[in-house]
Amino acid sequence: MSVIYDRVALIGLGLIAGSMSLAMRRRGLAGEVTGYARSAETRDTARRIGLVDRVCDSAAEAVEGADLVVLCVPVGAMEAVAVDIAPHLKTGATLSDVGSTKRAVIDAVGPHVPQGVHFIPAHPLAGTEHSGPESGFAKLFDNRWCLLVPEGGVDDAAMANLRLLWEGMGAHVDQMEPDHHDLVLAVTSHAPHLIAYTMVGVADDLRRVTDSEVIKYSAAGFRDFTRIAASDPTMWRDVFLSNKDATLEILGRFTEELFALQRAIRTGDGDHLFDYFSRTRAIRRGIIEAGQDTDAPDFGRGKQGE
Ligand SMILES: NC(=O)c1ccc[n+]([C@@H]2O[C@H](COP(=O)([O-])OP(=O)(O)OC[C@H]3O[C@@H](n4cnc5c(N)ncnc54)[C@H](O)[C@@H]3O)[C@@H](O)[C@H]2O)c1
Ligand SMILES: O=C(O)C(=O)C[C@]1(C(=O)O)C=C[C@@H](O)C=C1
Repeated sequence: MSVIYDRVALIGLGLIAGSMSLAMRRRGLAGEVTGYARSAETRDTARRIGLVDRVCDSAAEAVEGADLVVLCVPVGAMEAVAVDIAPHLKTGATLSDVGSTKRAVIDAVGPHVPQGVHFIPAHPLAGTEHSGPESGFAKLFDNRWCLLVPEGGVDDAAMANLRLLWEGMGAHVDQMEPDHHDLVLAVTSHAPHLIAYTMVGVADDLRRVTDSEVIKYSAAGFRDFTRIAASDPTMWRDVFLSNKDATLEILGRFTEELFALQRAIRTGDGDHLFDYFSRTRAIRRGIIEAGQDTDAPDFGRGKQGE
């Protein structure tokens, strides 16, 4: 593949930025990748492992002359970064992000985007429970979706280039409206994470009662919950605070269904349980038949392993 952007700047040097840099390098998609992270320790690590071509000591320096700037920081930090870099963005550049929620990012960043800069929020639906500059890997986005989520009309050429970049990094690309994105992700990602955090918290409380048996004999299903519940606290705090309405709506529905299942167990209503589990099993089988099973051998584990 050939170079799509002469210069790409990544702000925030963690799992997603690191994976983007490695994925761009794999196919030669960017002439030069610059990077900036707030902590000196992260910048030093990024320099030591050669995560990007040039690590800068300020966000302004990193974005100077960049054709594409991608904000790869927790959602709650997006606005401060946007304010910091706005005066330094090149006219004609594209500004994007990878935040897990989109309405909040658009509202926080949008007002600071200078005239002549194309703002195209994005969200790669790929990640792991790991974070930081050493957690990235080039294959993270292979065969995963990346959603482009612009608000209103956006320059066709800018959109086409960003699409090409994500495709070059291995992803399938689709477009979605911001509010719809947040509702869909509340169902498929945000509420499931909260449920995993809760389940592991409950087990931890029990551990004090059963003296570590819960962990020692944890079955595969529970281990999967612990993997999810090991995800970065800052990132997920920001996700829930920035997608309140949709997450609370889905959790409300979840609670209703949970109560119905609880009642079925208490009253011995086996038919209810059997029918419910048959329905959910059919969903899983439908996903596999549609070729969307994401349990590829190294999915979500990458070089970090489990
Ligand atoms: N981890 C996932 O599974 C995943 C998947 C898709 C999207 N995302 C989204 O991508 C973004 C980054 O997530 P990540 O997993 O790469 O996180 P990460 O914790 O691995 O990396 C975040 C980086 O941002 C830096 N940072 C934090 N605040 C900053 C600030 N104010 N200025 C400059 N740098 C700052 C941190 O030092 C770190 O280098 C988040 O918005 C997250 O919601 C995460
Ligand atoms: O596999 C994981 O560890 C993830 O949680 C990745 C996951 C997801 O829920 O699918 C998490 C948050 C993102 O915004 C996108 C992807």
